[in-house]
Amino acid sequence: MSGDWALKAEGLAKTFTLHLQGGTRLPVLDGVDFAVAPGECVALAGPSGAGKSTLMRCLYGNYGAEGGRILVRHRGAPADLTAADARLVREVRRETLGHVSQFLRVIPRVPALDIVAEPLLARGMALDEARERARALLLRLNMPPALHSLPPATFSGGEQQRVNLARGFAPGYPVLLLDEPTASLDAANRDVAVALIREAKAAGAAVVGIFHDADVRDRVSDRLFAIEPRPQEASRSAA
Ligand SMILES: Nc1ncnc2c1ncn2[C@@H]1O[C@H](COP(=O)(O)OP(=O)(O)OP(=O)(O)O)[C@@H](O)[C@H]1O
Repeated sequence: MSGDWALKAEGLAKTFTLHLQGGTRLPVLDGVDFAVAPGECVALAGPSGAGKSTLMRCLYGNYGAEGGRILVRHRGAPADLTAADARLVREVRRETLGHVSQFLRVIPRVPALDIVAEPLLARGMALDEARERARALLLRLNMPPALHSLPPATFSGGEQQRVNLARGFAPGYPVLLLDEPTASLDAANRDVAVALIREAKAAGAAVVGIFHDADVRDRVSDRLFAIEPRPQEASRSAA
């Protein structure tokens, strides 16, 4: 890959300490070097338990790292997420780094439309315009208008995932992390999700994803990044 990157990890190490297991240490990532370029989609690969979700959470700044650093190109300059204070992390997430998690974090009493519009308002968009963009994305994801004004707490898994997708794709983030974005979707909505990912790439977004659906993975990703299970993991699962 060229030197042009939007997000990268250098020598990233992450170990979990299991306090309820007498402080057992579980090394998951060790010396991970990873980069994704603008307009590129990299799919994280590796067996169950290898550390795909852990890497994703480190890349979003949810997990701290024992070693290495994570750089994201933010406002034209590298920002080190591993060293950033909470204010900078919030700013990076508002402007640069989007995340579509597998499950929607439901906020009580907030309608689906406003959940989707919220990141747009946070970026300074006017209320009417934000709601209009949110509505258009929800309709594109085949969400019936009657559901737009309801809080998603009672929505089906696939409906909640579509609200999550609309929220993640609405702002047009330069970097997008997608954790199983199509796991609960039917074929028609999977196609919409694939189209949204391709459009984001065409607009220059760097995309990192975990896609267990091989068909979706093949349709959106430019290359795989394989995470090898750590030796402890191999011996643990073989036991
Ligand atoms: N918060 C945590 N505390 C302790 N151990 C954890 C934690 N999160 C993950 N692990 C462990 O780290 C290892 C990697 O987990 P991770 O969820 O990253 O794997 P994965 O590759 O995403 O797996 P899958 O494909 O099954 O989702 C596993 O052995 C898991 O048990």
